[in-house]
Amino acid sequence: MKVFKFGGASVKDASALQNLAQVVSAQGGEKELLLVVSAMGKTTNALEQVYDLASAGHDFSDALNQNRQYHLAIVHELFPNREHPIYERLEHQFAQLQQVLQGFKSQPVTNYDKGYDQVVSFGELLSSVIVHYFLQEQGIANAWVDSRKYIQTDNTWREARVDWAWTERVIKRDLPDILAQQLIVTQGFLGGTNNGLTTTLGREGSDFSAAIFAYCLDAEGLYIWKDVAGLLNADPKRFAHTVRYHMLDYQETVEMAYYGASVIHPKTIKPLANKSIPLYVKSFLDPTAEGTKICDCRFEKLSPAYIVKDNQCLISFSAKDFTFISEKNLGTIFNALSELRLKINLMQNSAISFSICTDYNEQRLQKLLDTLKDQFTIHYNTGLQLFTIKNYDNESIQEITKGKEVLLEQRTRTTFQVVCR
Ligand SMILES: Nc1ncnc2c1ncn2[C@@H]1O[C@H](COP(=O)(O)OP(=O)(O)O)[C@@H](O)[C@H]1O
Ligand SMILES: N[C@@H](CC(=O)OP(=O)(O)O)C(=O)O
Repeated sequence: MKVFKFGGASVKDASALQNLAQVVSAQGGEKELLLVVSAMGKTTNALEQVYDLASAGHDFSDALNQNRQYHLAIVHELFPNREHPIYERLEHQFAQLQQVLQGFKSQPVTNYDKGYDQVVSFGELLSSVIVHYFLQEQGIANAWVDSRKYIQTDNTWREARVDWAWTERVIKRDLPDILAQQLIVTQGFLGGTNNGLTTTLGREGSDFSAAIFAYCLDAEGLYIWKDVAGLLNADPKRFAHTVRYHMLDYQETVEMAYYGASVIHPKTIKPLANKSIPLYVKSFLDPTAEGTKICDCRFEKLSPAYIVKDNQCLISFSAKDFTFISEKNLGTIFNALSELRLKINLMQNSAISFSICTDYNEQRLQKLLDTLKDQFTIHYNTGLQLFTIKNYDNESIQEITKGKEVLLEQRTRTTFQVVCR
């Protein structure tokens, strides 16, 4: 069996969905295929805004209505028959979402991240229902499966951790029988706790969901359909000249994803590599084109890969009494970072100071400062960029650093990283 993952761009409007149906019937057939879909277009961002309003006690009705209109407009184009059950199902989901949001009025949000998961998850629920009915309309029989019942997680809201043993057992128990009859449509990004609450796996986590299903079903391949020709050596939205990798090994890919190549979620690779399941990154705009195959393979020389992370923050800590940065100090800093779920993108140690580069998050940074200000003198800069060049050469370094102020630089034999303003 195969797993296909369609992200936000591949379900962003009615013609994208028509294209999806064509890709499915041309490539996959009607059985032994599981589709993982993300929220439509930028719905997750939009729902984040709705949630921010509702959780702060502000009026969210316009923002919610805009989102409803966006989905309805797509449905109107795809289902001219206004009696179609999709209309009732959609209204039902928006009524449920409204109820969750309304609930924050009587019971104000005490756990922001928990509330976030209960709201933002509606993006994938809506899109998967629309895809399910639309494929049916196109004569492609399929079952809608609630991934929250299959991907069981702990309650680390917004970044839930998967209970692999439970998840694999239940997926193996239920899904192969369905797949033998018809294809499955399910949601990316979502999980569920053992007491029935919705969790999410981290932003852009649908690739990871697809890898979880592929792993648990021992899939012959995971196909991720994107708006690019495959995995390229840089984001084509930022770099004018890019090259496509025909084939890459898991390690190279996981490193690119880890450094911030947003085309693949970093957690996607491990489950696939553990079972040697190939990952194909393919263009939904040109489905018969080759794309990139990621598998057990090895290459001596790859062209430099450029990865850019915006909105970075460089923080430096030094002990107040001028003592050296010791393992004990580092332990204190790491504990605080871990508590606040601030991830280190780059770090550097010197005699009396320790510097880290993280994604900027105003609230979390403020909490970090509050936690550590008594023990350390802390300085920070925001609005920075982190550039990573894998398989660098002198030319590629010059290209990246030209005309920029370099705040911190680091290199290994294969990877060059620089924080710039
Ligand atoms: N190395 C890369 N190769 C290809 N695309 C990349 C790369 N780095 C970043 N991207 C960006 O990733 C985008 C596709 O990923 P994403 O927007 O997350 O898709 P979706 O949400 O539809 O799954 C591309 O449009 C491209 O701008
Ligand atoms: N919709 C979620 C999950 C996701 O993975 O989306 P996409 O496949 O469009 O990156 C998000 O935007 O974070």
